[in-house]
Amino acid sequence: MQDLAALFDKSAAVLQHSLVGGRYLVAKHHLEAGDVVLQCPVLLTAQLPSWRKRICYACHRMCQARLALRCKGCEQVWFCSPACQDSTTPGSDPSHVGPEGAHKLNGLSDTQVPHQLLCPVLARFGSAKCGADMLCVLGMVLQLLGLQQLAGQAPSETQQRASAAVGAFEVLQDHAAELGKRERLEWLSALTFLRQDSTEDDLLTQAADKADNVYQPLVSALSLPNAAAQMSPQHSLHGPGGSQLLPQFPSAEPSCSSISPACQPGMQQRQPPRALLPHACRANIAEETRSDLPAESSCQDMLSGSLQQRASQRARKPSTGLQHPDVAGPKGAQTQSIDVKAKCAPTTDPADGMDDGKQQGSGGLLVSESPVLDADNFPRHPRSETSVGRVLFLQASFFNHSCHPNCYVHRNPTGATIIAMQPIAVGQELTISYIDEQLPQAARMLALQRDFFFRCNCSRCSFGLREGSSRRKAKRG
Ligand SMILES: C[S@@+](CC[C@H](N)C(=O)[O-])C[C@H]1O[C@@H](n2cnc3c(N)ncnc32)[C@H](O)[C@@H]1O
Repeated sequence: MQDLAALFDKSAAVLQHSLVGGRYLVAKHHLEAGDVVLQCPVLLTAQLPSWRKRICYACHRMCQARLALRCKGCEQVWFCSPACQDSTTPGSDPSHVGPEGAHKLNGLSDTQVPHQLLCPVLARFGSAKCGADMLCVLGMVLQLLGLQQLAGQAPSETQQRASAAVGAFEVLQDHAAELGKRERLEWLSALTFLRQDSTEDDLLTQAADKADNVYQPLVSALSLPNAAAQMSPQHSLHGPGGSQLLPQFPSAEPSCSSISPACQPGMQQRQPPRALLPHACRANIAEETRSDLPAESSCQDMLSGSLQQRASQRARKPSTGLQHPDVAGPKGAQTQSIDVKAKCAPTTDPADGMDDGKQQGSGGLLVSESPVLDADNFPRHPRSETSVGRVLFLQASFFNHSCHPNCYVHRNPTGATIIAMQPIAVGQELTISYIDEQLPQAARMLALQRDFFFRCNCSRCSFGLREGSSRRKAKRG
C-alpha cells in the first residue's frame, strides 16, 4: 500500500482503502470541472498475436505488408527494419530506432524489458494454444516479471515500474475471487504455462522465484476448491513443485477447446478478464474502408491523428441518458485525439492459428476501448471495433466505477488523463465509468458482470434498485 500510495504523489488523488470496498481514490483538494486529477502513463502494452506480423515489435509501426524480419530466437516477434531489430539487442542505442523515431512513444512499447530476457520464454509461446487475449495478458505478465527482475540493477524509473508491477499482481490477487470457474481455469493454466519447462537461466524461473511472495498467493487465490472435478480430462494436476493444485498446460497438440473456446475458428471470442490486470484496455481498430487510409503510418501518426471525423459523427447524434456538466476539456492540457489511421489488415496467416475472428480485413481508426471524448467532451465507448492489443494503466486501475461518475478518462498518445467533470469536494470519492453509462440499468449490470465480474453498487444503481423495488411494492400494494 505504501508503494502504491506513492504512485499518486503528483496527482490530485489520494489512495484510500476500506475493508469492504478495497482501494479507492478520493480528491486531495477541491476540484473544479475540467481540473486534471492525474496523468496516467501507459505501464505496458501487448499486441494481439494476429497483429504481430503487421506491427513492429520495437517501434509499433503498423505496416501494410507482412513484416519480413523476425527474431530468430523466439520466432514470436517481427520488426519493420534492421534498426528496430538491432534495438532489441543489448547495448544498442534505442534513440536511433525506427525510421521516424516512432519508438519514442513513452511507455507505449512492449520492449521496456530487454528482449533477450523475454526471448527464451516467448519462444514457448509458439506452443501455447490458449486464446489470443490470454496470450496478450501473459505477455504483459512476462514483462511485469521482467521489470521485477530488473529492479535491483535498473535506474530508478525502472525500479518504480517494477514496484508498480508488484502492485499489479496484488490487484490481480484481490480480484481473483470475483472470477467465474472458466476464467479461473484459464488463469491457472496460463500461470502454470509460465512456470513449466523453464530453464535455470530463464527469466521466469528467476523472476517468478523472486516474486514468489506475490506469485504463490495468486495461485492459491485462483485455485478452485474442487479443482480436479472442474477440469477437463486434458488437464493434468501437476503444478510447480509437484503441487497437485494446478492444471498443467497441455503439451502435445491439445485440443484448443480444452483451454479456450476463443481458439475455435468461427467462434465468437470471449471477452477477456479485463478486470484482472488493472485497467487493461484494448487498442481498437474501428471498421472503416481501406481506401480511406493513408499509405503508411506509424503508431505516433496514428495516435496523434485527427478526431474530426469522430467528432462530426458524434455531433450528429442526439445526446441521451445522463446529462453531464459541460466541460471544455482538461485545464492546461491540450485536447488530443487518439484516433489512429491504419491501412492494413491483421495477419490472417493460418499458421498463426490464433486469429481473432473479429479482425477480418479491416483497417481503420485506432481508438481505445476505455472512454474517449467526443466533440462535447462526454465520455463514450466506441463500438464495433477490432482489437489490436492491450494497454495497461496502473494508476487508473484504482478508480472505482460509477454509473454516474464525477471524472472521465481522456486518452492521449502517452497515456490517459483523468479529468473532473464537476466540482468535487476534498475527500470525496473520484469515480470513472468503465462502461457506457448511458445504457439502461439492466444493460449496465450485464456489461459490468460480463466484462468486469462485479455487481455495481454505485449510488445510481442502488437508487435504481430501490426505486424498482418500491415501484413493485407500490404496484403490489
Ligand atoms: C479497477 S478495480 C478498482 C479498484 C478496486 N476497488 C481495488 O481495490 O483494486 C475494479 C474492481 O473494483 C471493484 N469495483 C469498482 N467499482 C465498483 C462498483 N461500482 N461496485 C462494486 N464494485 C466495484 C470491483 O471489485 C472491480 O473488479
